[in-house]
Amino acid sequence: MSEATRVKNTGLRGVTVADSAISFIDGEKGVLIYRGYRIEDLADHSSFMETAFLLLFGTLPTGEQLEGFTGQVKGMRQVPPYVLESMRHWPKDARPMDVLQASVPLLAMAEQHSDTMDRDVCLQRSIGLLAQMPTLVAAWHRIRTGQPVLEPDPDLDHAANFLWMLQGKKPDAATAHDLDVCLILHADHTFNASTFAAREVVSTRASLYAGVAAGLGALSGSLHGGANAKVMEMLLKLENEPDVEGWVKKQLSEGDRIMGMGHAIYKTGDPRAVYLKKMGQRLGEKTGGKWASISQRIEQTALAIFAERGKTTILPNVDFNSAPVYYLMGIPTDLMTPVFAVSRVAGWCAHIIEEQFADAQGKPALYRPQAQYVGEYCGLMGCEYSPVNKRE
Ligand SMILES: CC(=O)SCCNC(=O)CCNC(=O)[C@H](O)C(C)(C)COP(=O)(O)OP(=O)(O)OC[C@H]1O[C@@H](n2cnc3c(N)ncnc32)[C@H](O)[C@@H]1OP(=O)(O)O
Ligand SMILES: O=C([O-])CC(=O)C(=O)O
Repeated sequence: MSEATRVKNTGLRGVTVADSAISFIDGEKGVLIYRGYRIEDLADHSSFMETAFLLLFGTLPTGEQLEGFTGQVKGMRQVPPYVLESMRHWPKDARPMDVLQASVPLLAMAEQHSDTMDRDVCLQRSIGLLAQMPTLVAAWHRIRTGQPVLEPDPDLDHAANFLWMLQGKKPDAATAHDLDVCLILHADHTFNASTFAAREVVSTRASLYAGVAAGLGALSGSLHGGANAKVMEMLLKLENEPDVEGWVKKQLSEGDRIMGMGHAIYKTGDPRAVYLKKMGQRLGEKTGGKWASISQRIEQTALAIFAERGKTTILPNVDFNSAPVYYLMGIPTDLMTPVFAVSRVAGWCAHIIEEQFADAQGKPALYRPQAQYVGEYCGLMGCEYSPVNKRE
């Protein structure tokens, strides 16, 4: 490999690995676009169902298409009974992201030829995953807390039905709408770590389910989607802490990171964080604005320290502001990353299909980067092997 193409320990930052027509980010201007449409316009005027259609099919739906798509999703919300039966035997303290990641291959088992390379079948299965992801998250929460698993309600839209299956009471229209907006904001984000993981896996012609399970694994990490739960843990830890500023200073002076701050691409602000900050402030007004106030103190202290260090690009990201929003909706902390997945599955499936079937720009190749070998080396004949009983 020539020096010109060698990128070492940089997490592939700045390396373009494929063409994609799904989303676009301007990290300097803080702009996020899905299939040509700005995220703010979609959040203000669209719905998660419409946005998912846009991501999967490439255009905004007509009224008839949207009705058909929404009906299809509603009709596919049930998961096979053996999935729920299996969950009942799992340790009740299992991490919900592990449960979710383990459940996706169980859904694959219900499908004949789960690794099909038929585009229409993959689209159909994407709609199924979109429909079933909320059911899996809600069912696990009900099972782990000893409550009956609830049937999906066909009269409820996607976000409202999720809250119903999770909490056992129908949400008010405003809460359901706010969650729907959150789902729009999280639905896609170019080649983030989980999407790249999903695409990398299906580049081997592995199944859509294998790609989504890989996406879930990558999303669970605290430097990626798992950060929202870490943010909420931080806020809860600081709930009764008079010296929030001191805590932030100590954290940073010890070399730790402030969860929910910084971004690999956005260098002047994450547009989703801006949108969610306002939502959190509005939702928190009824309860005295406690989380907004603690978040503000963390942010201001951290920004001042980052400025002293010359790191002015470390700003709040989507997870910093989604965490208190979800908390105020009654979503348990360890379900915040699964809720992210309920949305991001739309983007993962769109990317998986693009990876497997893109033909306009040419189908991407199997991903296969190189490593610089820095281990033991005794020449091409290899080191001399000594049997175990002769080793010191
Ligand atoms: C949905 C999402 O995935 S959004 C991201 C969610 N993740 C988080 O919120 C976790 C906290 N944030 C981070 O760890 C990082 O900002 C990342 C991984 C998200 C992005 O990082 P990048 O911009 O690619 O930069 P990188 O991780 O290389 O950090 C660059 C420098 O900034 C520092 N830095 C970055 N973020 C933070 C932070 N949140 N707190 C303290 N320092 C930070 C790093 O320590 C590093 O310092 P160094 O140069 O002295 O070693
Ligand atoms: O793009 C990234 O690196 C992480 C992110 O914000 C996302 O996946 O939403």
